[in-house]
Amino acid sequence: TRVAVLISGTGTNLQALMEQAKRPSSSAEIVLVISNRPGVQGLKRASLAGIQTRVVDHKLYGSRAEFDGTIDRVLEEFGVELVCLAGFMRILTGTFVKKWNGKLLNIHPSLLPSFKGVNAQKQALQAGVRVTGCTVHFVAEEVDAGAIIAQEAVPVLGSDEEESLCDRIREAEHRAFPAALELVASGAVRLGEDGHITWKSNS
Ligand SMILES: Nc1nc2ccc(CNc3ccc(C(=O)NCCCC(=O)O)cc3)cc2c(=O)[nH]1
Repeated sequence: TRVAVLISGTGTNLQALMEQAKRPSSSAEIVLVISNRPGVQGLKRASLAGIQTRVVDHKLYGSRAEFDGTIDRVLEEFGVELVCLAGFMRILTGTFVKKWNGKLLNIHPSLLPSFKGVNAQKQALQAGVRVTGCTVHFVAEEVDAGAIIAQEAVPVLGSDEEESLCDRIREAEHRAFPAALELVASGAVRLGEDGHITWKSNS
């Protein structure tokens, strides 16, 4: 399955996805990395891995629709079948999400539906939870509300500050995202017509 990864920055999740996709057993082939910001480290990581990169700078577009339309055109140009959002920080329009429904995966640093939105790790610390984690979900128009594909729990330690918790959650992300991508790329899991996750039954 031809996969594109959308990034906005360092792309640590991109690194984990690229390493997983390189394995012979992988159903996913990462064919493209798109960043909405120029010069970010994730672009260097992709180039080092021999993966094509494009920059679609949102500041150069008059509207979200035009920005998303350009992203869509590049994805089509590369024959992309699945898209992973790895630290991609632009909200996508409903038109784009509808067209790519069931083909868009995102990773969020909490156990959704808890702690939606930005700084989810800080929200968990402030709420005093003893267990948090990360969630890989299909992207729906409503932010952080799509059908859940995979989750991994992460303990919150008494000594945790935002940075130590972020680091521990990031370790879990680097396991959960590649695992979820393999499930979808292999066809084991897909988004059903009813908007819920459907697991392929071999029985
Ligand atoms: N429609 C849809 N699109 C998304 C785009 C990115 C992400 C990644 N997680 C994100 C979740 C939240 C944000 C956010 O609120 N950023 C500040 C506003 C930036 C802007 O003005 O664009 C960004 C990415 C998730 C979604 C999603 O669940 N649904």
